[in-house]
Order: sequence, then structure tokens, then C-alpha cells
Amino acid sequence: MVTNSNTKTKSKVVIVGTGMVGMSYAFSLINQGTVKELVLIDIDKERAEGEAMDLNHGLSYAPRKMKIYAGEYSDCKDADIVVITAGVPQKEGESRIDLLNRNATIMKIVVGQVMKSKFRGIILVASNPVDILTYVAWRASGLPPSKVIGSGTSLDTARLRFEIAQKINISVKNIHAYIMGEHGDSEFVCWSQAYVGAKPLVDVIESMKEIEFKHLEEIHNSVKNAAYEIIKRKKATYYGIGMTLVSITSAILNDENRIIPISVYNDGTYDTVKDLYIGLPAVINAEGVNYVMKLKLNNKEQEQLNHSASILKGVLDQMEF
Ligand SMILES: NC(=O)C1=CN([C@@H]2O[C@H](COP(=O)(O)OP(=O)(O)OC[C@H]3O[C@@H](n4cnc5c(N)ncnc54)[C@H](O)[C@@H]3O)[C@@H](O)[C@H]2O)C=CC1
Ligand SMILES: CC(=O)C(=O)O
Repeated sequence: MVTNSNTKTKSKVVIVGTGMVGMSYAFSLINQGTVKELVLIDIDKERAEGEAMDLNHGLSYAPRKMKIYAGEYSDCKDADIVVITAGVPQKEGESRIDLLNRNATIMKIVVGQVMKSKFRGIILVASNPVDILTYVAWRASGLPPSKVIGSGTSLDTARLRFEIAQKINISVKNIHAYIMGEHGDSEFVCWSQAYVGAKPLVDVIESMKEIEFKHLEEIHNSVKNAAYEIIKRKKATYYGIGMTLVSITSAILNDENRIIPISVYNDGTYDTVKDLYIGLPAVINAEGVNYVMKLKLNNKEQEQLNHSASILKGVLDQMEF
């Protein structure tokens, strides 16, 4: 277990992919004053330049002084984090796995360019299918697994917390519950370890009329289908993931040891299929993944984790590295 007491004095983030997700993240980073230097890279250079110009024009009203510019891969050399949001998004009716071949090729090219700069920081992947592409990024990077992470089920967990909070009229900040597994159709809720404040959710259900056991399945389905529902209505999802990526970024830059369910390399902490990336709660600090936090899963949850892991492994086994 690594402990690190230093807080970063500089904070430089490079975003590769200045589409809807990349720019929602950028906008949120700027408004929260998370970084001092922000570099934008896209295969469409003019797009990255236009986005940098537009964001710079808002700096008079930002909470801190910072530098924003459209850059090159050589700018990754001294970056703390490279966030990869490049790739094609899902169309209506497509699953995240459907994007695999197109985005895996992009991922290999992007990570190859990032590593050519002699980058030694942390890679954070958001492009879908995120668990598979984080594995691709890790293999292409040559970095230790603790330094290559994916957003995993962090967005899904935010959605879960929102749904529970709405149902019982308690602040979303007091809901402690995780979605685990694939960021996709086989994800599951670890209900046995869900808390409202310090009270187990099971006890909350027994004492509150607003929530019943039958609602748990509805909440799970609503979280699992959220992306499909949003894409049906507005073609893409981006604000939720943008803010989620900022929270992971802050955990790294401020060396917080914050627990967030992200896509991590399964090092054996969980007794399931190994050599893959999957959504598990992890303690995140300036080193990347400090350690994967082991939760006591019940039998059903262990089966759900195994199912999710075997789906991801099945996809990885068909790929060439
Ligand atoms: N992990 C998560 O929870 C979420 C992930 N996503 C994923 O994020 C990705 C991006 O989605 P959007 O921003 O909506 O797409 P978008 O189409 O708006 O933007 C993608 C950007 O990537 C750029 N790009 C493509 N190939 C590139 C390359 N080789 N090098 C550099 N840039 C390249 C494009 O020019 C474009 O600007 C998708 O894979 C989407 O599924 C979206 C929402 C949530
Ligand atoms: C698109 C996607 O992965 C999401 O919104 O969850």
C-alpha cells in the first residue's frame, strides 16, 4: 500500500478527444478550478483550437488563473494526467461493446503517441467500451496498472446515488453504494454494502415507507439503461461523465485517497477472472490506484461479478495485442 502525503504543486491535464465528453470535462475542470494547465488534442486540430479559444474567453470569470491551449502529443511529457475521450460514441440502439473495433484502433494510436513523449503520469480513459479500452491502453502504454485507469462504473455509481437519493429524499452525498462490474449491460449493484449515512440500506427499507425491496430492481434497471434513455432523447451523454472525470482528476491531483469505483486491473483482490480491467472500488491518490478495496460480496453479487468479468474476458480473448 502506497501512502503519499505530497499535494501536487503543478497540475497539468491533457485531454485527447475534444468532442462532447472531452469538452464537458474541460468546462467542468475550469469552473471547479481543478488545474493550472489544460492542453487540448484532437485529430481535428481546428476543433481543438476553436475549443481552446472559446474556453479562454471565459477565463475572466473562472475561479483561478490558468493556461489553456490546443497542443501536440509532445505536450504530454510533463503532464500529470492524460484523459482519453477520443473515439466514436454509441448511436441509438448500439451497446458500448459495439464500438469496440473502431475505438480500440484509435486507442492504440493515441496511447502510442502519448508514450512517445516520455509521459510518466496517469492515463484516465473514458472512451467506450471503457473496461476493454482501458486494458488496451494499459497494454499499449507499458505503464504499471496502477497508472492506467478507466472511468469504469463511477458514472453509473453517481446515477445510482441520484436514484436512491430521489427515492428517499436524503442528500445524494449521504448515499454510499456502488455499481460494480462492466460499465455496460452486465453491471450490478452491491446492495449488501449500501448505506445511507451510517445506516445499512436494508435497515432504511425497514424503517421508511418511501422505499421497498421491490424498488431495488427498478433502481438497478434505471441506472443500467440510463445511457440508452439519454441517447434516445439527445443522442449522447456528456455532462454526467464530465463531472465524474473531474472528481477522479481531483482525487489524483490532491492526493486524496478517495474511494471511487473505477475500471482497474483485477490484481486478485477479488476472487474472479484475472487479467482484465473491471469496475471495482479503488482508493485513488497521486500515484493512481493506491489499492483496490475489497468488499464482502454476498453469493449473488459474487456471481454477478463473475458473469460481468467473464463477458469482458471473452471480448479480450478475441482481440489481438
Ligand atoms: N465512460 C463513460 O461513462 C462514457 C463514455 N463515453 C464515450 O466517450 C467517447 C467520446 O464520446 P463523445 O465525446 O460524445 O464523442 P464525440 O464524437 O463528440 O467526440 C469524439 C472526439 O474524438 C476525436 N477523435 C477521433 N479519433 C481520434 C484520434 N485518433 N485522435 C484524437 N482524437 C480523435 C474526434 O475528432 C472527436 O472530436 C465515446 O467512446 C463514448 O462512448 C461517453 C459517455 C460516458
Ligand atoms: C455513454 C455511456 O457510457 C454512459 O453514459 O454511461
